[in-house]
Formats: sequence, structure tokens, C-alpha cells
Amino acid sequence: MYRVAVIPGDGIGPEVIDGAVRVLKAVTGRVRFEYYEGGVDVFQECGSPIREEDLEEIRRSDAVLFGATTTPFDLPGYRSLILTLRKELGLYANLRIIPDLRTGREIVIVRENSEGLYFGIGAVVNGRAVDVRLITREGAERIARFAVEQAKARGSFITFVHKANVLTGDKFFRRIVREVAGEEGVEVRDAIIDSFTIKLVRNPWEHGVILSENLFGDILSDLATVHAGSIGIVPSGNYGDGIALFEPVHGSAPDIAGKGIANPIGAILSGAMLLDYLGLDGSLIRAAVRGYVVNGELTPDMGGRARTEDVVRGIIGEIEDLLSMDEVWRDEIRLSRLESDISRMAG
Ligand SMILES: NC(=O)c1ccc[n+]([C@@H]2O[C@H](COP(=O)([O-])OP(=O)(O)OC[C@H]3O[C@@H](n4cnc5c(N)ncnc54)[C@H](O)[C@@H]3O)[C@@H](O)[C@H]2O)c1
Ligand SMILES: O=C(O)C[C@@H](O)C(=O)O
Ligand SMILES: [Mg+2]
Repeated sequence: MYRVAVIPGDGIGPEVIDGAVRVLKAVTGRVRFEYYEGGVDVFQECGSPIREEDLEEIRRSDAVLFGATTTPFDLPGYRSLILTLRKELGLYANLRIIPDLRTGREIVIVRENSEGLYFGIGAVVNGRAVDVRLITREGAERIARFAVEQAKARGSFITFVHKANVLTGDKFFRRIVREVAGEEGVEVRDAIIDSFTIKLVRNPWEHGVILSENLFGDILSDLATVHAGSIGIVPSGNYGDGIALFEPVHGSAPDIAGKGIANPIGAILSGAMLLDYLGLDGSLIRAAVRGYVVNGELTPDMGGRARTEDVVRGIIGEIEDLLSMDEVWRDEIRLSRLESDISRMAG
């Protein structure tokens, strides 16, 4: 039995995570879900967005499923929960897969997740504000290795997006990416961040594996979601050397929170990535989502009139249909339910 720590967060986080967990339960009985709170309320109680004892439990889990939290602009000492978790769990690589669900094409973005301007050193002194943009050799090498693996797995190349014509850190980062990729025989193409935004708008599917530092990767990945039809359907995985965390790319969307219309597909596809990570295979979920999107009513962000609940039920219905049709999946699910019953009986 795998232990998955679930952190729904606030805003639409709990709404989409509820759907993702129900979909995961429909495809596997081999996961136990354990819920944790986090965010501003926890910070006000204990000075950290996540309780220390919860963090210890989360570290002992096999993976994390995360929703989203709201980050106030003016709360002294507060650092967002997701940035805190990325740092505490050593999640240095953020893989964001922007799907075109109708054609099967993808935009693949590898975002350095622990350094750059998000490292966390900043201060205002004597009327001057400074944020340090940190790039280390160790950080650049490990994210370059991660991107190389992604490129090799896809038989593709890397587009390294930077501002090396201006920034010292990016000149350094670029040299290291070329060294690491060169050793593995993976091609690296240069792209300068500002003009690359035009290419990402015009020819989104032609850039192999897009690799960038933290802030550029954050912005590029939100921009790229436009090609998926909505940010609400884009999943991501945060990886390190230990545990991994899966989350939709979107935030807490306060403008639609509580209305029951959040698109749950990004969270559901993050659940599929989580299953892949556990070695349980997320392809049944992906097939069900593709099947649903072709015929089913979508949420308003994608021009439809469906509610979150309709989409979750529709995808679970697709899963049930696929299971009734497909021998292999049916046997796999039966086996996983059997294993779960045995492990429950064993205590
Ligand atoms: N991982 C995280 O916890 C995370 C990530 C990004 C932003 N945030 C936080 O979320 C809050 C809101 O940020 P924002 O407005 O810049 O970004 P956002 O992603 O929350 O929302 C941007 C726009 O996309 C829409 N949207 C997002 N997800 C959707 C979904 N699943 N279905 C339908 N529409 C969806 C929203 O309604 C909004 O119009 C901020 O406090 C920010 O700090 C948190
Ligand atoms: O700034 C962040 O990293 C939070 C959010 O914007 C994200 O994309 O994960
Ligand atoms: Mg972002």
C-alpha cells in the first residue's frame, strides 16, 4: 500500500483535489490518502505555513498531492506553502506538461525549482530593495541532468531559455547546461527569454524540452497553458532526490472559488503523473480524460457550462467504460483491489 499525503490548500484547491482523489480511487485501491492542512491559517497559528509534525509525516509518505493556496502580498514573514514545500522536500525539478488533449501534442517545460529569484534572500534596506538571483553549479547541473533525461526519453532536444546576453547567472547556467547535455549527446538550442515568448505563442509545439530558471519557467509555463485551452487542465510534478509532489499548475483562483465551476482536469492529470511516479501507471486516467474532453461538457474556463462535479463524474464514467472494455486494465485494477483488500486484512 502506498501512502500519499494530500494537501488540498484553499480557494479552489480543495474543490479540484476532491475530484482528483475520487478519480485515483476509481483506478487503484493501492493508495492510502492522508490529509494535511497548510497555508495562512496554519502560519498564523504556528509561524510556518505547515506544522513541523505534519512535515515529518509528509516526508515519510511515498508522494504528495497538492492543490493550491492563496498567498497574501503583505503578511510579514510569510512564504507561500508551495515554495516552502519545494524547499523543505528538496524538490528541485518542476516538470510541467501542457497538453493539447485533442491531438495528443504536448509542450514540455522543465523549470528549475529551488534557486533563481525564488531562493528566498531578499531585503529592503535604506530605501533599496534587493532580491538575490542565485544560480549554483550544483543546482544547474542537476536540473540540466533532469532535462537531459526528459529529452532522451522523448528522442528530443533541449531549448534552453535564458537572458545570457545580459545576466551573469544565465551565462554560467548556459555553460553548465551545454556541458551536461554534451556529455549525453543531447542537442541544446539557445533561446533568449523575451523573444522566445513570441515563439511560444506562434509555434508552441516545436521547442523540444524547454528548460529555464525558476522565474522564467514560472512565467513561460503559465503562458504556455493558453495552448491547452485553460490553465485549469495543466498538471505538474515536482521532483527531487527523495519524495515527489504533484499539483495542478494553477493557483487558488479566488475569483471562482466556492462556485463549483473550477476545472478539475489539471489536478486529475497531476494524479496520473503521481501514479506513474509510484509505478502504478497513470495512462488509464489520461485515456479517460481524453475520452471525456472529446464528447463531454466542459467547465466555463473552456467555454462550457459544466460544473466541477459533472466533469469528475464524467471522467469516472469514462474510467468505468474503459475498464469494462479492456481486459488488461480490468485485470490490473482487479489485482490492485485484491492487494488492497489483503493489506487491509493484514492491518
Ligand atoms: N501552487 C500554488 O499554491 C499557487 C500557484 C499559483 C498561484 N497561487 C496563488 O493563487 C492566488 C491566485 O493567483 P492568480 O490569480 O495569479 O492565478 P490562478 O492560477 O489562481 O488564476 C488565474 C486565472 O485562471 C483561472 N483558473 C485557474 N485555475 C482554474 C481552474 N482549475 N479552473 C478554471 N479556471 C481557473 C482563475 O479563475 C483566474 O482567472 C494567489 O494568491 C497566488 O499566490 C498559488
Ligand atoms: O511562484 C510559484 O512558484 C508559485 C506558482 O506561481 C507556481 O507556478 O508554482
Ligand atoms: Mg506560477
